[in-house]
Amino acid sequence: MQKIVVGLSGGVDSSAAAAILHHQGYEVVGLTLWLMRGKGQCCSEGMVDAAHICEQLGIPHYIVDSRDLFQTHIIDYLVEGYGAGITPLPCSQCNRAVKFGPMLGYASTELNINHIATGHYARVSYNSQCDRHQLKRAVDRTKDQSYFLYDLTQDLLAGVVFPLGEVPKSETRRIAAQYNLKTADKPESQDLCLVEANGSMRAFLDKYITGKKGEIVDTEGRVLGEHDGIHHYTIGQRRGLGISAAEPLYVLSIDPGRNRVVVGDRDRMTQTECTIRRVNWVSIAPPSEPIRAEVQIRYRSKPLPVTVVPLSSEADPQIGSRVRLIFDEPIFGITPGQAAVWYSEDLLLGGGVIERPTS
Ligand SMILES: Nc1ncnc2c1ncn2[C@@H]1O[C@H](COP(=O)(O)OP(=O)(O)OP(=O)(O)O)[C@@H](O)[C@H]1O
Repeated sequence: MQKIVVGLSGGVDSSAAAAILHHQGYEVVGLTLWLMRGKGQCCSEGMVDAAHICEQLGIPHYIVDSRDLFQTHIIDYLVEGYGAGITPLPCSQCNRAVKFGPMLGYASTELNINHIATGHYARVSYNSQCDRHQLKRAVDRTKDQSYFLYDLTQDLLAGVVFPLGEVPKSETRRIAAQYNLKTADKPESQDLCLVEANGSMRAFLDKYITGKKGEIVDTEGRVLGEHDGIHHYTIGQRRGLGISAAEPLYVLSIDPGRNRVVVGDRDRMTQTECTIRRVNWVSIAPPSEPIRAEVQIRYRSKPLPVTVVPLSSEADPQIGSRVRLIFDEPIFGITPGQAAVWYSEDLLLGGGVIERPTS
């Protein structure tokens, strides 16, 4: 019987994934990562629910203390990024550095098991023609989470199974109910885990960053108002600027050196190109020539036509491989630190981190 470790968060998706594999005849082992320090209410609730599911299925359950990894790769990363005036996306980083890598490592070294599964909505398969493990969008497009998985390497994808890739969400709930799982009616998480745990991103960041008051200026440098810490602002933000103006104003850039937030009208928020660092090519080998694709600059944004132009790589792993994205139409709200992920139809070709414009 094939053995597999299932990452259990205590939510309905991973519970259903474990139940599906268990009933398909896999020898399933549940694994829950303990991620957050502090009161940890959501983690402890999740751990108890995960333990409950394993008891129901009659499978072993391990809890691994991953709080140090989460602190280094997610909390420190976010605090550093917001402090430097960018808006990092923690989820793709968490998947690679905190979840998939360490879970596969634990499964193979501690349990002698070479495959893990999660409740992500995405599809993975090996294509022998190009000798690559390819990622595809989930069949249920409304739930597709492939965007958050763009940073998984070929080595990681080789050991991963997504049992919900072909399953519509409504069916997941039905399966969970059919197997009488405790989590069948558990509400969906609505936001980033850190936001859920702290009430808001602002409340989370305020625990780590002491805000320093500074100026809000227009593009000519005229002072329009005052801010209480640059980490409270995101490029493209419109609300909460506390400035009255004839036209709606947006955050155009954040200047950590001068502790300033620069605002302007919507027209200045559109760009025809941007550069991407730390590129990970997933379903195709890194191309040497420009390719056509469709790009998403946010999780829920519409895929838009783009030309992806390979640039030279840097030895610094924080920069790594780079590309330039040239959009067919100007795009609104490109946010440095967030992920850009490009696809060809359902196939996730690659992705990376949006750089701050140099000019
Ligand atoms: N703390 C954790 N320990 C182990 N695996 C986890 C943990 N958190 C998330 N995962 C895995 O990653 C998948 C996606 O996590 P995400 O936080 O996006 O939750 P989700 O899509 O709401 O899924 P779920 O309903 O299972 O919580 C989960 O289905 C689970 O397999």
